Amino acid sequence: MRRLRLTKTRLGISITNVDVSWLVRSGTKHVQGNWKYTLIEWLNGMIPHLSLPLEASEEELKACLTDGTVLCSILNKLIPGSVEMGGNSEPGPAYVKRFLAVMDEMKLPRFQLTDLEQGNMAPVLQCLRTLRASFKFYGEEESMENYSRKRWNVPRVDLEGTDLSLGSLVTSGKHSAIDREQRRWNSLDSKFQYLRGSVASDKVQDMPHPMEGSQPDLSDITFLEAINSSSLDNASTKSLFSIVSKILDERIERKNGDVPHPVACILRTLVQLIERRTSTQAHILKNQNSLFKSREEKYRAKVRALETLSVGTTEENQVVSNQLEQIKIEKTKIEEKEKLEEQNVLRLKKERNHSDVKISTLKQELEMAKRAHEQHCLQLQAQLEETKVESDKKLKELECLFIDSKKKVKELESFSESKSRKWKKKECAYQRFIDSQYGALQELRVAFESTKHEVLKTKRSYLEEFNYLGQKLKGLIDAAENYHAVLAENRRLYNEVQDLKGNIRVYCRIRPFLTGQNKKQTTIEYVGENGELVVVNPVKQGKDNHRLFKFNKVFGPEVTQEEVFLDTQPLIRSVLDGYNVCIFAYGQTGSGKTYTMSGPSVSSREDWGVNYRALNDLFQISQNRRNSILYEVGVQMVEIYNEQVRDLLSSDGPQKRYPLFSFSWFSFILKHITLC
Ligand SMILES: Nc1ncnc2c1ncn2[C@@H]1O[C@H](COP(=O)(O)OP(=O)(O)OP(=O)(O)O)[C@@H](O)[C@H]1O
Repeated sequence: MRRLRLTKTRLGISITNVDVSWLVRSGTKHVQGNWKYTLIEWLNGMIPHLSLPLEASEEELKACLTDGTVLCSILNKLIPGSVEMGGNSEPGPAYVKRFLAVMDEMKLPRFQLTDLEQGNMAPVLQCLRTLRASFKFYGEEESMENYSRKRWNVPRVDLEGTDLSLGSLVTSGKHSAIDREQRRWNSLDSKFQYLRGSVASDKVQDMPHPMEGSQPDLSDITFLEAINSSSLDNASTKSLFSIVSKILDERIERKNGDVPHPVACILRTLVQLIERRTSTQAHILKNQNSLFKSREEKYRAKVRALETLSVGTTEENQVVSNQLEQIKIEKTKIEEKEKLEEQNVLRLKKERNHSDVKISTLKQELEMAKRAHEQHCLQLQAQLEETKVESDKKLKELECLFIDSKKKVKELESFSESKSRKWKKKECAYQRFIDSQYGALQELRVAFESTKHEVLKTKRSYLEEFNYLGQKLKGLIDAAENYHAVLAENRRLYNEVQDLKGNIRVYCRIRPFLTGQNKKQTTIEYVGENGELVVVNPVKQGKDNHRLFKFNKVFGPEVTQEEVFLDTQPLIRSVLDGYNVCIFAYGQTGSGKTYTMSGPSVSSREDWGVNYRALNDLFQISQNRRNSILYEVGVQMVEIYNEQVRDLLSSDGPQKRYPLFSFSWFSFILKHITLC
């Protein structure tokens, strides 16, 4: 593996083989502490539009380097034309592979493609630091192109007598072939510089340097220390010569011809080293000389070809100038367009501000809507929870109902099975019953037929009887018409009989002795069949001892209530034919008036007096005649006592009284009774 060393000595800067990691470890504190910062700064310097932040992370570096564009651009910056970019090829792993190929070509440490793809940035950054260190020799701030251009104008030491400057070609820069050729030359020159610095380290050390030779870099004091170290390997050949000459001068000044053994050993070592270097350098120079000569021939041939190509550039320059004018015109147009675009940009900025305001308001509205939506969601969630709880309850209830219904279904199934068995039994019984009924029905049909014949026969007989009865009814209707006439005649005759009997009838009822009364003290001496009554008054003498009374009829003490009523019944019935009838009882206190008219007890039908029996008889007759005559019955019961008439049915009771003389018929009765 090729390693580079950049050693800064008092003699100047030279390139030797050294481990780069050593360079990092032994560098200045600034480089050691900020190597990443320095590397990013270098990358930004190499590619201005990169603008990587100094604190960029490895991820950002990976993102920056992963498509290989930056890597190839850096290489092209350091060694123009070393990597092809653009054309049909697109950025990506192909670019990285090209970069790695150039690194391999320059024999610089490289990384693997997978390191960059997997983000293992340590080897990638190490490679870039090596690349940077390799070209740091020419100055960090200068691009390789600029450096190359300067170098072309200065005759190089290692290409003595060969002026490879293409400054005139580079400055013209109007021909694409010339540009390509220049880039190729620059690339070759960069590669040459690289080879010069890396391959021929010993050779370069021996090359004359502007600052070399002024002062020996090793003193007498450090000399012996350097003998035992490897410092001599790094010392220049001229320094070694200086040391040798100094040792010899000292020996001469001391006039001591003897050379100590150690000094002799040193001298021998120094001389052997110098001889080895010289022979090696001579061999390398010889090879390089032949290589450079061959390359010089190639370059000269190319220069000649380019010179022939540059002859025809005058006419082409004219064309190019015309094109340049057109380009200027187009440039002015483009500038005008840029102004318009700037105006458009301002307008768009205003619109953007306006839209920003709108967006902010919309954001606020969106936030409010979001809050409302969240509240609504919370409410819905709460409702959902409630509904869920209710549904769980209902589900449990339904489960209970389902279990109950299952039980009921089982019970119903068993019940239905038992019922079906019963129904089957009943069906069999009914079937038997139906069969028996069918037999009975057949018998009934036969009986029906016979009955039908009998009914028809009876119907015919009924018709005959009906006709017969119709004839009879017609006769009865005729008789009924005669009946009303007969009835009217009967009434007339009946009332005439009553009149003949007398409109005013006076009956006498003898009260039996009450319990405790002496029956021997009776005053009744004789009761005749035609109403005669003889009363004895023992107090009076003579003619007044016996007194005869004449009544329509005299009822004895043994006469029942019904017998008394039967004599009054015809008079009472004549009321229904429109006659006025009055029945009243007259007598002293305790003679039996109430007993006769009302009876001792209403509960016993036999004890009913004239009043109850008369009313009962009238209602029965009116009921019998309800189809032909409608009767209205009114009842009035009065009591005359001490010449005062009292209404016995009035709710006011004894308080309601009627004036006695308003009843003319009553005064007549009283007179008549008085006469009797
Ligand atoms: N025919 C009779 N048979 C049996 N007992 C009778 C008969 N007539 C009346 N009495 C009895 O005689 C008593 C007096 O009769 P009742 O009260 O009817 O007399 P009265 O004329 O209404 O008396 P007053 O004028 O004071 O009301 C009663 O105890 C009654 O039962």
